[in-house]
Amino acid sequence: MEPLPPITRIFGASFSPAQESLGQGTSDFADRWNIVRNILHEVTPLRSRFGWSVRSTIGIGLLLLLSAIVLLQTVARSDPFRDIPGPFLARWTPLWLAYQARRGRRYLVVDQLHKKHGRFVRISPNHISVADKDALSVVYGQGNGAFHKSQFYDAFVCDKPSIFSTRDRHDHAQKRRLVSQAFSYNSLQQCANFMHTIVCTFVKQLDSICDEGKDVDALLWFNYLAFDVLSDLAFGEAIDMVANASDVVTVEGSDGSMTEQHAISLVDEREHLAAVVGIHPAFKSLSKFIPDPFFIRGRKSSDGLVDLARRSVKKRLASGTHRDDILGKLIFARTQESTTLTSGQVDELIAEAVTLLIAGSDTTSNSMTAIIHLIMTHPRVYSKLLAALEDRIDSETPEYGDVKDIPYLDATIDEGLRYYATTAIGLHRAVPEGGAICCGRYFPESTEMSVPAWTIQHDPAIWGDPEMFRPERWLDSKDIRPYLLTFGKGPRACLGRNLAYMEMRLVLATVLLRYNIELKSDILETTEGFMHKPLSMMVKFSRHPWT
Ligand code: HEM
Repeated sequence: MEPLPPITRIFGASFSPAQESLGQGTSDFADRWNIVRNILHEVTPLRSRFGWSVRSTIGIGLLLLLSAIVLLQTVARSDPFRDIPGPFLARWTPLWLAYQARRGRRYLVVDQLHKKHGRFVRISPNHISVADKDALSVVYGQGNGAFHKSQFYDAFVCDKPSIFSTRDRHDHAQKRRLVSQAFSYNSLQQCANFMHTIVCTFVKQLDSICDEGKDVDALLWFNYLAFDVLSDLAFGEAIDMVANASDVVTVEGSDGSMTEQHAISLVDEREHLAAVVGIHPAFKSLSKFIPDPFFIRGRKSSDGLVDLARRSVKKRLASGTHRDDILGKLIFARTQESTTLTSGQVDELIAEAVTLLIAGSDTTSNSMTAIIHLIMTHPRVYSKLLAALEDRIDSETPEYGDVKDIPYLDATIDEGLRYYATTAIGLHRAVPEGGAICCGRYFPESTEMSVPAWTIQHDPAIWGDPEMFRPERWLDSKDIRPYLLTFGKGPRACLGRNLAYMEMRLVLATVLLRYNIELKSDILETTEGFMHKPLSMMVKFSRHPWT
């Protein structure tokens, strides 16, 4: 074998004429192979001798460590929130908060952090949680300098932003003007009649369950009911879950294919996914590469919900009928300028329909389930409420007019919403241009901030005895109402609040008057997606002897 040329020559050759000759297409394979061989030949003995490489490795390692320390110190010194306490990881990465959200325990962990550290807690590098009632008017206030929804809400966007997910103030004001007509007094009166019809079907179904003497998951039945009410209001057709005793719905894919899906899990999984990936803008795209079933299911559910809404929207458009519900109002507003809708406008309608399904269905059923659980585990409240209902209602299936003005019923609902906290996490907002002062401290523009709803609703400084389930507090004082955060606050507060109260009053009064409810467990297991939700509530319903 020919002696190998010294390595310097090989390098020399590769950067000078020899490189040119290689670059010019000297395709001689043997030449190239020689070069590689020479490199290997020279480098291997150097590596094995270690002399220089150990010293350099240690040197480079120390240099890198030193640079990292200096970099971290510089970053830390310029960090505007360096003095705000919080978990170590949360200071450096949004993954900590995403992990807590993924576990469904974010509201509890944040509450414990506030108990330990006080008013301000850093829960992500750019997110400060403020547990102080005085922060509410700043973070969720109106007018000039109002905070806007943060990028967290981009995770809730389905193709097009909806009234709930849009972050643009102007776009939101326009959408809100339009959608709020569907929640006007007149619209809700129409809805009350329809709600009564669904509740009558609901009662028929529960009567049969009583006759069979079976235990049932009451959460599931409240879910069916809330979906039926909502789908009628939003789409103009009930999905008929109560009548079918099932949440299976037929959905249409973007390719026109029809599949059957469980609507309740679509909402649950989609909402939980958004609450996790919303924590950082990169998470939504990155989650596509994570083979965790949570993300895979969440994405599928998201598509499933869009498909469900698409089917209803297309059906309505094809029918050409006008009905005075939310969808009707949204279609009417768009057909003012042209009779045919563009595909972009149809996508907008679908996005609104998905939002309404998510915002209005399981929020109400989760709340009703938790309130019933609280009532049944507090015999004093139960007896007092039953007496108040019997005093005012003499029908087996009351109408809305019978239940709309029973102070102890309303007080029990409010106390249930406070104690259980359907909205338990702090709703994300972003500090506007120019920064803002909150509770005596300056926060620069774009800082994400939130006021943790659970913590405020369990703050002894506001409620005195927050761990007591005591509806009377709502009759004794009006000053506490601003601290009930269940429906949000300010310009982005819940649009369906009156509808939700209507449904809760009617359903709770009907169920409590008609049935004896035997809870199968005194403990209500819950989890958290975007909202706080019970996992199930097994009960035995039996007819009251006097009905
Ligand atoms: C007990 C039941 C309900 C609870 C606890 C609840 C809670 C909330 C909360 C906390 C927000 C504000 C979210 C945020 O700022 O991020 C909200 C917004 C909204 N809710 Fe509800 N909601 C309930 C029922 C309903 C119902 C029945 C509807 C009717 C379809 C509805 C429609 C909406 C809409 C459209 C928004 C967006 C408002 C906007 O951004 O302008 N909600 N809800």
